[in-house]
Amino acid sequence: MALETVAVLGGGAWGTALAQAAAMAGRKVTLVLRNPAQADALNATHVNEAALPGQVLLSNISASAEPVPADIFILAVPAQATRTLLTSLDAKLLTGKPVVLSAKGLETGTLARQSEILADMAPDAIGYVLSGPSFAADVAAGRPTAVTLAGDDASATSDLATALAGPSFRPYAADDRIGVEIAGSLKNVYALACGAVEGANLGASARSALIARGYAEMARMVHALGGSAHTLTGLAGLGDLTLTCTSVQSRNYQFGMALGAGRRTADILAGGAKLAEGVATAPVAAALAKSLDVDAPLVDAVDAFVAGRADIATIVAGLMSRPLKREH
Ligand SMILES: NC(=O)C1=CN([C@@H]2O[C@H](COP(=O)(O)OP(=O)(O)OC[C@H]3O[C@@H](n4cnc5c(N)ncnc54)[C@H](O)[C@@H]3O)[C@@H](O)[C@H]2O)C=CC1
Ligand SMILES: O=C(CO)COP(=O)(O)O
Repeated sequence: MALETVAVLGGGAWGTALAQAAAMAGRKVTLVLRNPAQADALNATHVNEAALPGQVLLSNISASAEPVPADIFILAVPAQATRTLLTSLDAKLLTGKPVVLSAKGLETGTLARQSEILADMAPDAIGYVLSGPSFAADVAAGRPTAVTLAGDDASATSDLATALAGPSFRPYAADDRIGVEIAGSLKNVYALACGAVEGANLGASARSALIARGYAEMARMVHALGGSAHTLTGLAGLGDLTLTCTSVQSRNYQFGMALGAGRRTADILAGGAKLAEGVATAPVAAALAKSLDVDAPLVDAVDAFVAGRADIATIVAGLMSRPLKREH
C-alpha cells in the first residue's frame, strides 16, 4: 500500500506537530484546518501562529481548509470533537486507508475510546492509535521523541511506523489499541491530580504515590477491557504518565495546579484555559470503571474534585483512610 501522502485533520498544536513529524519523515503533508484564513496564513508564512507560535514548518507541508485524499490520515482534534469531525467528512475518503487517532480521551456520553468512535463512524477505515510522551512543541522542533503506534495488523503497523519515523520521531509498533488508548486517556486524569498536589503544596512524595497507584488503577482498567497491562510498561503507559504527571508544561498538570491552588473548574475554563482533556475524561473514566466493576479510587477522586463535589482536604483524607491492603 502506498504510504506517501498524509492528511492531518485538525490544526491545533498536536496536528501541526504531527504534520511536521510526517514531513520530517519525507511524506508530502496536508494540514487540514477548519479556518480558511488560518490555512492561507500558514501557506504564506509556513508558521501556524495560533497553534505553535514561531515554529517554522517544513516546505513539504501545505495547509487546506478542505479535507483532501491521502494515503494516511491522522486525526488530531480534541477527543470530544472526533465524532463531529468524522460526521463532517465523506466516509468514502477514509475507506481502506490507515487512520491514525492521536487524541487522548474518552467520549462523554458514550464512554467510547477514539478507535470505537472511528469504527462507528467510518467502519471501512483501518484504525491505529498513536500515543506516548510527546509535547507538540518538542516534536515540531525536532527534539527526540518516541511514541507507541498500535494497530491490529503487525506488518501494516510496522510499515506505517516506518512511514512516519524520522531522525527525531520514533514510533514503536504495537498491537494493543485498548491498552494504548486507556493509558493516553487516564494519564490526563492523573496529571490533574498531580498538578493539584503541586498547587496545594502536598509534596513530591504524594505526587509519586499518585503516579504509582494511578498506574495500578490503569492496569486494572486495561485488563477489564480486554487489553494487556503489559502495554503500560511502554511509552504510552509509563512514558506518558511520568511526563504528564511531573511536567508543568502539561496543560492537564497546569489545570490541576490551578484547582489545587483553590480555583474552581468553571472559573478556570471561563478564563480561557488551554485544552485539558482530563477534565472531560475524568467523569467518563469514573463511569467506565463503575460499569466494569473496577476499583478506581483515584479516577473517582479526580472526578469529584474537578466537578467541585469535594475539596482537596476531604479527598486526601478519604484516600489516606481507605482500608490498608496488599500492594498487588
Ligand atoms: N499538544 C500536545 O502536546 C499533545 C496533544 N495531544 C492530544 O491531541 C489532541 C488535540 O490537542 P491539541 O492539538 O494540543 O489541542 P489544541 O487546543 O491546540 O487544538 C485543537 C484543534 O482542534 C480544532 N478543532 C476542534 N474541533 C474541531 C472540529 N470539529 N473540526 C475540526 N477541527 C476542530 C481546533 O480548531 C484546534 O485547532 C488532544 O486529545 C490532546 O490530548 C497528544 C499529544 C501531545
Ligand atoms: O499528551 C501530552 C504529552 O504526551 C500533552 O499533555 P497535555 O495535553 O497535558 O499538555
